[in-house]
Amino acid sequence: MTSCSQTVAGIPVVDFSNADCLKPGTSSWLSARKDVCRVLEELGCFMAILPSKVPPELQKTIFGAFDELFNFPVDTPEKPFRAGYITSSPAQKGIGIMNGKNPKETQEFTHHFWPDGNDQFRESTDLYARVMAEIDQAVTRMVFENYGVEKYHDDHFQSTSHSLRFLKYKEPKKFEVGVGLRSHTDKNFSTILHQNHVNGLEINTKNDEWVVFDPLPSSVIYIVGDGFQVWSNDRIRAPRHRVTLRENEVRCSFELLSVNKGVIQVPDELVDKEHPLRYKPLNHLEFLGAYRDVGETEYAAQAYCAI
Ligand SMILES: O=C(O)CCC(=O)C(=O)O
Ligand SMILES: [Fe+2]
Repeated sequence: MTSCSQTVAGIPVVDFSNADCLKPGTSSWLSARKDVCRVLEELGCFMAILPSKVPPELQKTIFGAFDELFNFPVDTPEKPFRAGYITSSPAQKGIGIMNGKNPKETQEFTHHFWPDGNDQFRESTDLYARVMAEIDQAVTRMVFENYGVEKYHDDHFQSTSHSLRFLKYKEPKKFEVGVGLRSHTDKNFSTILHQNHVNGLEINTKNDEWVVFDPLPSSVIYIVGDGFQVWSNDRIRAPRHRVTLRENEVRCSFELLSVNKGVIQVPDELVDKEHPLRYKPLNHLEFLGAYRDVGETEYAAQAYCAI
């Protein structure tokens, strides 16, 4: 069988070690689905363990390239940088690949920074993007199934685009606690994040407590964004989270962000007496555009499209 319902410091854990967990219809899938849906309704995030998909060598290659990656000038007149570039806080630098699942784009990205090539980085990035997108596909499918609307899932996933973002935080001054990123909810549909050995990501729980994401080996965290909350008509909520820098080391993370290229609409099946319709249809890209410069906001979708 599968998964467990363990928690690590208040963050629920779902174990996808068994490859069958990602095969719809198997008993492992059904059992993981139960856990995923329960923890998403409870907290809006969970730690996913993926030993065969996120081996330690992969993590080493990616984070090993961060220093070089962030030391190169990103954008020079001779070499303008075309890919996404978003930094949401003075303590953080971020570089992105718009369509992280497209090997051509990771190739161009790699070439921009390493004109002589860096196959290890490029291959690792491709692999991570594939693995994280696979998790995103499985998790969203599990949720759609759970609410009896799996018939919408193929269309949903086809209109989802995935971007990759590499983030590096400044080391805090000795003996000081630094703000890496202020409290916010993610505006995208979902975020899957992997970090180096330096903790700092904190999630706000229902009791208004901040719990630290302290990852088990080979794990990522899945975080529901405003887009997913809107789609679910508030059955699932985007958790507030922030980054606090307490360790005198450089924190690095990277994330796969999913965005709906079309209009997010609450399925009729998710509207009933107990759950009256809460949101107008949401053009996701327009919404993201409206909040581009206000990265650290909470529950932006409520302000933007609540009924
Ligand atoms: O670096 C992290 O752990 C969190 C990043 C984050 O919350 C974001 O980019 O929205
Ligand atoms: Fe975030």
